[in-house]
Amino acid sequence: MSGSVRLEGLSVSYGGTRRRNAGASGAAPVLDAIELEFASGSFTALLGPSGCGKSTVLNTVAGFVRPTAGRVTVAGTPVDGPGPDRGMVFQHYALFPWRTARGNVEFALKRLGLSRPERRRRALAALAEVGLAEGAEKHPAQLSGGMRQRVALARALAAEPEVLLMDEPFGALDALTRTRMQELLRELWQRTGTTVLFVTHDIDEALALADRVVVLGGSPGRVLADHALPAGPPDPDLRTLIARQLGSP
Ligand SMILES: Nc1ncnc2c1ncn2[C@@H]1O[C@H](COP(=O)(O)OP(=O)(O)OP(=O)(O)O)[C@@H](O)[C@H]1O
Repeated sequence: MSGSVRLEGLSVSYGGTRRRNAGASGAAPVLDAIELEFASGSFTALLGPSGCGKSTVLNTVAGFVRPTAGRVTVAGTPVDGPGPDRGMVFQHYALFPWRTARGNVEFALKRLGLSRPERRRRALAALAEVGLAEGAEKHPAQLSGGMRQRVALARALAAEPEVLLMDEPFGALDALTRTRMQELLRELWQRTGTTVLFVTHDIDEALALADRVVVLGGSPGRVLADHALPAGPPDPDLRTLIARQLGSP
């Protein structure tokens, strides 16, 4: 149960969902009564056409967006804002350019109330875990795209979250770096047992990484299909089926 995530009748309409104007009405729903459960330690890819609400699902679990109706629970507790039990990695790293790699990771640990030496120790350990021990004192501008994304991953993992939310994290990387990052992520996931929700546009990436693929679609977004992936190499028939589901309205 520790990192289980449940979406219970989750509906989101922007305009009616933002904290400051909650209660506003009239906005078109983006998500409509989504029911999903992600087991603790599972790795789920969310696939779907652009605009169907994949990022909105992640942002709601992260606590950045509030549901219009329904709720999200993590380990049985309703989400009521961002928290250290959930780490997020975006496509565009979102690193502070004036901080070093270590400084970026340490900054993310501040809200945990850890001492300075402990933040430093954890930041260096997380950077070592993603293979970036050598780059710890470099600034983002001195790092390649793949290295920056390693920093972002270290930053998300350093707080030892129960849930890792990843929004097209490797979309901006070249093919070789992307494959390396996928391997690293699988390795970290197997080692840590974190629950992963991974948004991607790429069916092959979803099939290579996840143990489950949820296809979202429509407007408002809803669940079109939910596939448990068998262990072993990706199944070409399943790939064809998912491609068809992605093309459907
Ligand atoms: N902060 C926001 N305010 C208003 N509308 C938003 C906001 N964020 C997203 N939307 C709208 O909600 C819908 C779903 O967006 P979302 O980013 O969740 O989809 P997505 O499936 O992740 O898309 P993509 O694959 O293109 O990233 C879109 O119509 C988008 O314009």
